[in-house]
Amino acid sequence: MRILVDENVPLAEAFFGELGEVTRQPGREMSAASVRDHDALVVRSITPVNAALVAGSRLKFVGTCTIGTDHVDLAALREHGIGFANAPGCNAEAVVDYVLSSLLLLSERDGEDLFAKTVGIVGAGNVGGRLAARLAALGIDHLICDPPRADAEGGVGFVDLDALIARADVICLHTPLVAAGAHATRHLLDRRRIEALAPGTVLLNAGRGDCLDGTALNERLARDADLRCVLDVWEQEPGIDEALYARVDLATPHIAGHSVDGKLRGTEMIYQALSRQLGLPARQSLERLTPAPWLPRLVLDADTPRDDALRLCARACYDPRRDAMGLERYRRRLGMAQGFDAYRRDYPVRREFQTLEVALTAAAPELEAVLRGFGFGVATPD
Ligand SMILES: NC(=O)C1=CN([C@@H]2O[C@H](COP(=O)(O)OP(=O)(O)OC[C@H]3O[C@@H](n4cnc5c(N)ncnc54)[C@H](O)[C@@H]3O)[C@@H](O)[C@H]2O)C=CC1
Ligand SMILES: O=C(O)C(=O)[C@H](O)COP(=O)(O)O
Repeated sequence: MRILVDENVPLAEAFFGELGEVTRQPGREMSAASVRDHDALVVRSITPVNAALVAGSRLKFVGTCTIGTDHVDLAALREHGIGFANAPGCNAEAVVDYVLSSLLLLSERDGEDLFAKTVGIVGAGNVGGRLAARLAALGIDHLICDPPRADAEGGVGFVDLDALIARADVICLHTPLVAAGAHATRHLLDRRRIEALAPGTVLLNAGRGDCLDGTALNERLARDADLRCVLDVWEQEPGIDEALYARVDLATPHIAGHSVDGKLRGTEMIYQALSRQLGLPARQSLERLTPAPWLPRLVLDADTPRDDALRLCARACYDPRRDAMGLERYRRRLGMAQGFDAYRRDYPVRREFQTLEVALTAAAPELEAVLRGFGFGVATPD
């Protein structure tokens, strides 16, 4: 069988090579012509998979190595009898690392105590749910807005979006892009809600760019630079609004989930789904193929103050300023649209917090709990 795979899917040859002949192509260049003679297609979020792409092909399977599915027309796949799989949760840990690392940076820059903030989570699925769990472990107050879950689970423990906006110091958007229906999310943060944000609010979007009205946000920031904004996702990627880009505090090119670990989990999950569809055993596994982290262990004095300990470990493992600087470097060289994609293609090695084991020099239960809550492994002396 012939399998067409996006150029940014790591280890595709090792996994899918088991099942057939693998051909690579940049996701934005995939077309009806390039797809036609393949039996399976493996994409990332940048390839619109619709009737125009798949009609007339011999495709029997489409997999996306992503959590999000808004780029896939599921009805068109069903109509053409094409199996489908995404990779729920594959890179959720990486997104939470991104969020916590970014919030730590802003709190240091602005001389604030992250532990005294109330964090509002909008969309508490794989990503938002894990973020809530880490905040709970850290003892940081948080509010959850997730109307579909509130409907299904009876509403206790959930707040509505306007109440969350009124009460939270930090708002983290982790919603999927849903175009229509009772819980549509396109411009969920619309002009009215953006205007309602209290001065000083930290607004972070690592869900989908279209969940937030970028024009309204840009206008508010142009008028009063009184919000702190961390944007990983944007309207009209990769040709994003450069005025908004210049006004936000941390601007990254849709890489919140781009850990090696998250991408590899995505590859493995789609390989398993295709194997299942073919009725074949999944012989390859990440256990054998995951590379060792460059920084597996770090020794930390047990008397290190809490915030210094977190900053040292977070920076050693993953500092989102590297990605903001990377995007800016590529933008200057290639322009925004090309630079945005090129940085993602050339994305540096990044490992998740959970791959780092912090060895404390002596027993320090409070510090240990905080490090674990943040997501690191911890080893204490016997
Ligand atoms: N920036 C990045 O690199 C990444 C972005 N994503 C994006 O983040 C999204 C969320 O990822 P997961 O948590 O894994 O998805 P998920 O499907 O596990 O969770 C989404 C949650 O949002 C909730 N939701 C739906 N409509 C809502 C609304 N109107 N208001 C509030 N909550 C609503 C759902 O009930 C669900 O609990 C993905 O769909 C994807 O678009 C995911 C991974 C990486
Ligand atoms: O999983 C998702 O959903 C995401 O947004 C991905 O992490 C983004 O990765 P790409 O597919 O855009 O490389």
